[in-house]
Amino acid sequence: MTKDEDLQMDKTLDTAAAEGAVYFIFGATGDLARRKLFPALYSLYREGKLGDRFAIVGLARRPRTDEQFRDDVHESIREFCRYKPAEGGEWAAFAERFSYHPLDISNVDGMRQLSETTQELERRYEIPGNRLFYLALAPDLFGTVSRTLRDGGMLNSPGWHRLVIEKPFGYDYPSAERLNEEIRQVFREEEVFRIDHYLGKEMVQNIEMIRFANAFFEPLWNAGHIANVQITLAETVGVEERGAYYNKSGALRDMVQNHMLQMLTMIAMEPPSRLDPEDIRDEKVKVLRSIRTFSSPEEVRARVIRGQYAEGSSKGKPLPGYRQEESVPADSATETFFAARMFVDNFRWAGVPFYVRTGKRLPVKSTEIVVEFKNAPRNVLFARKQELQPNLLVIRVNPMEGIYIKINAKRPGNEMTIQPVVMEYCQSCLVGINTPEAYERLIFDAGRGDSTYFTRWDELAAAWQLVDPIAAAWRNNESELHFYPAGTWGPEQADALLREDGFRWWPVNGEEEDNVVWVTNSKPQ
Ligand SMILES: NC(=O)C1=CN([C@@H]2O[C@H](COP(=O)(O)OP(=O)(O)OC[C@H]3O[C@@H](n4cnc5c(N)ncnc54)[C@H](OP(=O)(O)O)[C@@H]3O)[C@@H](O)[C@H]2O)C=CC1
Ligand SMILES: O=C1O[C@H](COP(=O)(O)O)[C@@H](O)[C@H](O)[C@H]1O
Repeated sequence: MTKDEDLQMDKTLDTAAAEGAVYFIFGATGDLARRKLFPALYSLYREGKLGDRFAIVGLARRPRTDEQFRDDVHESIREFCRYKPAEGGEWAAFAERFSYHPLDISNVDGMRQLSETTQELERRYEIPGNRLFYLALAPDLFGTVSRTLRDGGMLNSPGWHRLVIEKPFGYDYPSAERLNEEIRQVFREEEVFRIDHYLGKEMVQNIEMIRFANAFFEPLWNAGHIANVQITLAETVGVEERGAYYNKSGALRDMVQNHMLQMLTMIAMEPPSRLDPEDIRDEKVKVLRSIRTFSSPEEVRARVIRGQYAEGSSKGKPLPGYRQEESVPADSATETFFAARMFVDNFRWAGVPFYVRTGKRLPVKSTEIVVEFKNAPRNVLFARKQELQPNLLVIRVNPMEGIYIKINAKRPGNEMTIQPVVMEYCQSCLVGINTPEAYERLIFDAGRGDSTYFTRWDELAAAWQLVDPIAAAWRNNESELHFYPAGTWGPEQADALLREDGFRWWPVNGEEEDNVVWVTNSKPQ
């Protein structure tokens, strides 16, 4: 970045804070607001990223006074925020910016009243009419709320208007398209910020830096040198009380259609010619459209494994199976595990398998991306019958953040024997785990109008078109549901998927083999 661009970037940050906006949280009494949004807003405030000219209005149907609402916000921050609530006057200064407006989102008159109170807030805090509407609501309300915002005069202020929407965006391509049509009757595409919180994660954003700022990766970033890519998003939690939502969604819609495919596109996209949001998203959508489709039930059977956790245990503690969870029907066929072999059929990636897997009730909580390089020619070492391990680049996304590379060195001594060595940059060990949460980055970006890490409609459409045939094959029972004991790495068939190609899943969470020497700024956990 040139000095001018650097200054420009600082200016953009300053402008976002100085410009000011009213943030409307629809669904302010809900789980997402409590666990993620209020804490994110408080962290932004503590870091000066909201500036002085802001107000936050919570909206939902149930009655609350401003005072009760501020108490709820305080409680949420105390429990979930990386900053603890300040004491006394400092807290009061933040809390007074919060107000609560009871409202059923279909009520246009209620929206007109909101419009009046908003103008008062804008006068009081000198906010120039910028309004950000965060919909922490069930998606079937998105269309209605867009219309009542318009009809209730909420979009008549002089500044910008932005709509931030949560996933899931639709259930399949046709429903997503309908939803998009409804929203687009009111908002322009550039005003719509569709959240995929994985795009707000530090290490997912870091993929661009790792790829495009390192001379020794970019020349090798292609089918000539990369043997395969593995993306694992493992969770230890089960479905718990979210069965009503999850049982309709399953891992395919909950994780693959969005987070997994977004990570894949960041790994596979071409370098954009400029770091403009649209240039980056153009490259991502090209990847999504290049992913080989699952064009028949046979293809789904051959390349996709679905699983569901059965009874099992973790650390000696017994765990129920998915069908035994209270919020789930006893005969559910919903998948809690997904693994697939995908291909990006373009010039760069011809023939390189991308293995993706995600599941609930796996042994560890860990999201990692492993890039496995092709082996060097074996010549001398082969003659000595030594096993040459492939070089790996591992991007640790969550919960530990960092990267490591695995290389082959010579074991100290007289013999020419190989010593695999891992060299790790453990970012979490360096900066602590107190880094900005995905929601902080994303709310901040939406506030300054930077849509780079939000999903554009054409990306979303391409992602649905890719996963819909998988869902259809499953619906028609054209592929088997494999059961795996809770607390294990999913069905054996997911391992076989790689074995068929001569590969294996690399261990995640720093659980490398014993003979590997780790060089790190801290021991992996
Ligand atoms: N919770 C999470 O971790 C995540 C959630 N999401 C998504 O975020 C959205 C919200 O999820 P979550 O917070 O868990 O859901 P909740 O069910 O906890 O909250 C829903 C909110 O919507 C309000 N609401 C419902 N109907 C109306 C209405 N007609 N008018 C006004 N307000 C209404 C409810 O308040 P009241 O009943 O008082 O009206 C409540 O505040 C969903 O789209 C979900 O898929 C996405 C990722 C993670
Ligand atoms: O979107 C979702 O993500 C979470 C996992 O997110 P993470 O940041 O904790 O890795 C997942 O548990 C949930 O089912 C899904 O809706």
